[in-house]
Amino acid sequence: MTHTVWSVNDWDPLEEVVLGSAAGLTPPPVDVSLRHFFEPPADAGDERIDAGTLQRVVDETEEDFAELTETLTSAGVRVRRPDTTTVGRRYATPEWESVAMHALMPRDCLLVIGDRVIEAPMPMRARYFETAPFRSLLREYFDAGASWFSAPKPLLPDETYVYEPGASVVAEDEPLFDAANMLRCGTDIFFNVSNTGNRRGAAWLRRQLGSDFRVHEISICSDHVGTTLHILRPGLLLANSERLTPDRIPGPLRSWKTIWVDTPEDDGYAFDWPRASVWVGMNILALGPDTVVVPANQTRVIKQLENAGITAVPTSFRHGRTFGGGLHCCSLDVRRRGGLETYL
Ligand SMILES: NC(=[NH2+])NCCC[C@H](N)C(=O)O
Repeated sequence: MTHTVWSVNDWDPLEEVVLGSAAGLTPPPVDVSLRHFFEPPADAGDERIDAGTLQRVVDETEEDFAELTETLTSAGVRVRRPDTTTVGRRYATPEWESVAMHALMPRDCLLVIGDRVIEAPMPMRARYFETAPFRSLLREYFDAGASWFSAPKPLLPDETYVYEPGASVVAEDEPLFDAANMLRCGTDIFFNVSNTGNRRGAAWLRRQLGSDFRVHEISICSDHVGTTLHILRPGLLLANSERLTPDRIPGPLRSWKTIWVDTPEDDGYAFDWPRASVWVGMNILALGPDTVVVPANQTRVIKQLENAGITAVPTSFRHGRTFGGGLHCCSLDVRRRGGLETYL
């Protein structure tokens, strides 16, 4: 059996997915890069999370992933997992030191566009080696024909983390982005310029992808797009009703029907401060154009989807606010059926 990489949007029928793992989850030092992204309370120092709490979050998240794996497998989707041995290890560059915080979110560190899988130049220092747990999968996909490459490794000096009035951004000195900054729509890719992605990162991606793709710069939220906007299928969007208004939807998508998500249920958080907002509740994974997997307790989101004719498959997902990501962040669709098309 060959395993190839192919995915150009978030809605074509899903065949293979990589799920993250909570094993080894390690709260990293509260350095300038972490402050910039997570915005902890100003007086927050390095956290001392008691071992019992940390273990409970890890165990319950792995239980949730086991349930999700069951759900996906019974829908005919092949589920792959990382090797987490490097998580929690300390490392240093010539400029700074950090620790590998987790292997939870392949969506953030790996960008799949067609048969390419691109290692993202992530701005947070505790994420510098986040693709390591996925290396054996990458090697396998490469051997099966995928095009595997990495953006230039950034240096991430302190000057990277700049603030502009109204929005924190990252400096333009080197290409930077998390893969989850991208909203993929066939030949059109929307790149969220924010505190997890800069214009030079968009330019790098545009040049790498060449003339088959258009990379549009947008700025719709402070970091990744998946708690703000999803394309459910051509013509249908799922949008955050607190962050967006119709005129803030990216221009080319503005005429599409939009499900305006009501404020999701709050799952709370187990660590000292949350690493994500309640909007991880709208961070969904599509099995196809009519079916999405949704956190089980998000009953209003589920109802809103079903009212629009979308089947919502519920699955437990308890700790998104604790570790900072939802179902979409924790999964990476490496293969979907369907070709490269232009929808806009
Ligand atoms: N790909 C991700 N890790 N996304 C999670 C982003 C969470 C977002 N900052 C929020 O609080 O709403």
